[in-house]
Amino acid sequence: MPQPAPQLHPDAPAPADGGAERTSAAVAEEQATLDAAWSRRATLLADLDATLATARAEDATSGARIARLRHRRAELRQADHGLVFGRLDGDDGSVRHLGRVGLPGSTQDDEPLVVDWRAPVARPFYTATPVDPQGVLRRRHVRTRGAEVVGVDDEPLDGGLDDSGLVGEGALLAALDERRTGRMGTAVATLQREQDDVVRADARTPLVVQGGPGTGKTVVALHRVAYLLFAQPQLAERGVLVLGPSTRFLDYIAQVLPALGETAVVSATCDTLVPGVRPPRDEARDVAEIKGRSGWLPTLRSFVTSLEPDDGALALVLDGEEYVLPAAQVAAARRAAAGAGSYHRTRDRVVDRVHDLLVDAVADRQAELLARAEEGFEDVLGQLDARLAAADDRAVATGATGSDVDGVLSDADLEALRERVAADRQVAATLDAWWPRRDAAAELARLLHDADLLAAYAPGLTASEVTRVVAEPDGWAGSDVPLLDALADLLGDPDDAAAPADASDDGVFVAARAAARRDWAYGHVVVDEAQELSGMQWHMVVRRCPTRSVTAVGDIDQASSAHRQTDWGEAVGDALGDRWRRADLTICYRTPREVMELTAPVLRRAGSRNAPPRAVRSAPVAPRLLEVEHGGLARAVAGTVEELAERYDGGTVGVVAPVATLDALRGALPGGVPAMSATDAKGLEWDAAVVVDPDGIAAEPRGWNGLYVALTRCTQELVQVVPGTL
Ligand SMILES: Nc1ncnc2c1ncn2[C@@H]1O[C@H](COP(=O)(O)OP(=O)(O)OP(=O)(O)O)[C@@H](O)[C@H]1O
Repeated sequence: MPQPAPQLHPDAPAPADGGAERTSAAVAEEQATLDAAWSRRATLLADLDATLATARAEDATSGARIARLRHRRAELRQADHGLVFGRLDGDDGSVRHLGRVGLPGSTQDDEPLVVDWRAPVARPFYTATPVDPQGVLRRRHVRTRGAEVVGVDDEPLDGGLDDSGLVGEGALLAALDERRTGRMGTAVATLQREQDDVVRADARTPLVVQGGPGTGKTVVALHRVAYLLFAQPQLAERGVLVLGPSTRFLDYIAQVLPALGETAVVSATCDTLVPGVRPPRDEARDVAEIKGRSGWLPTLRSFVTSLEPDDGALALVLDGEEYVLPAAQVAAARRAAAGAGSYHRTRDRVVDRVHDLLVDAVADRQAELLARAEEGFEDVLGQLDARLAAADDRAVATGATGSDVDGVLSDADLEALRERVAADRQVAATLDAWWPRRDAAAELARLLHDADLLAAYAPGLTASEVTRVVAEPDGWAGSDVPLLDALADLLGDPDDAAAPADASDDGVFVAARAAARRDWAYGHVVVDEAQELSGMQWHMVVRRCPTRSVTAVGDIDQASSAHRQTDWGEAVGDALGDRWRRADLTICYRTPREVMELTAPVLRRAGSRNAPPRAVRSAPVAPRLLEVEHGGLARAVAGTVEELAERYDGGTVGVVAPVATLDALRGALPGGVPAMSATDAKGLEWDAAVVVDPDGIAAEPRGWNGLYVALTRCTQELVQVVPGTL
């Protein structure tokens, strides 16, 4: 038996046992707390404004302090919805109020007026159950509208059975029944236990969260970002990257993190992750699959190695004299630079060493001339004098003339000579020709359009795969971006003077600075719809977070991209090895039970061994199948959409259809109602969804997975429109 979760709402009919009085007393009590919280927030904001008006960033410490104050101000400003949303009454007599941000008491000795939802003491709000009450006698959800308390839901936790598996069931179901706005909202007040476990999981090990449609993966991923930034404030210095499947999806979730007060976050898709590159063209699915394979990493590595010069002696000219550095010396210089990392960093180290070798060669030659002079070749001494006089004032200026020159270079002479060698244009030109700087885009284009190069460096590709790759037109497609990223990483920055990605400045602008750099190392990376990533995209993710602090959420059964991975081990193994943990979300909060029941056979046809998640809600209207005449599809869909838009006035309706029908449908639909492919619908939801031509969707590549996505987008009502059956 689930514990009763009384809906103590002021508008509800009064229970006969005086419950109404208790309700209004509880509402009044919470209103007093909410009033105090609003007033405290106003005071804190005024104090922060005053402090920030006079604060100056004189050094890194004061800059970091200002960044913290600004962050706190942003967090407080955003907190007007849900300033207080919960209360825990402990068995020790304690009472704690929870809110979106923490509000301290008026003096240091006071208990906090409101505890931040991310603080450890707030955790029982999400995890305590009647079976495991964790010292909590009662959990109360406080429903607010702005500064007004509109209701409370109480859950006694003092013993008893619990079989619903839900925390704060009344508040949760009320939240889930709300009309959808087209933008995702926060769920701080109603996070469920299995979700909270993920939100607060240790971030040192990569975490892969598998969950069916509507299990709150996106909710969890975003709340995890907010939690980690709270629990590890230093993360804000490096920022957090949130990767989503499409810009439409990023738009859908855009409000959540700012509403949670978080600003140090960059959101992107895999296609937009390399600054300055926006893939302008679509590509064939089979080519995308080929180019997504992890096997490109060794290919690119050996290709980059092939760009280095051949072994051999190196001839350089300085001041008109040729010096030949022996092959053994050059090889030793290259061996010494072997651990430098990228192509350009190795090049720069070798070039430095070659400069040293040239200085040695010049010095040796002078010593040799001297030796010969001492044997009586005065004319040679004259030549030596002439060379010294010709050198500029940074050169070997010993001040010696004629017979008093001793020919041995002092340390200062050597240093000056070294500077001159490093600045010498002819030497630089020879070294540039010997070991050129390379542009990643040009090199990748060259490799991908040359069958011989591919045959040499990509042994994993068959001849016909090579032909497919080479036949692609110019310009980047989505699957080229991770190749470009990998190649740019192997080559390194061609400008050795480029500043390393630095996080020391004012944290407020960290997001802008991070987004502008390909080589930025984030503090944490969250990947949503992670099942879509190819092997090469996974490598691109890991490159963004060398500490491997990664949270990936996805549903392997919703995968529609070209890659062939069907389980998480296969998907992440190449990039993460076996150093990752898996968590599962098992309850569907979005899609009604009656709709989820339709998905089991679809999931089987998709080849999945998983069961659909358990739905917690039932549909207000049973799912419908509408059979329409061939040729009348667009009209029928438009009519259905109009009917649904009226029924869900103030909410949202969306259409999912086979790609081939989209243009015709878009022309027929009322403005503002989106029509999209199953791939584009991923992650989105509407109150009512119209799924057009389900068989047509199933016939698309990975179409059963696509149909699974399409069927699970609605929160209330599903209509399937089936053409050509009449
Ligand atoms: N604890 C919660 N409290 C309130 N609403 C929730 C909760 N968990 C999930 N939801 C709601 O359920 C819906 C589905 O959540 P979400 O989009 O995060 O699921 P998902 O697993 O990412 O789905 P999909 O696989 O389809 O992308 C959203 O409307 C979300 O706000």
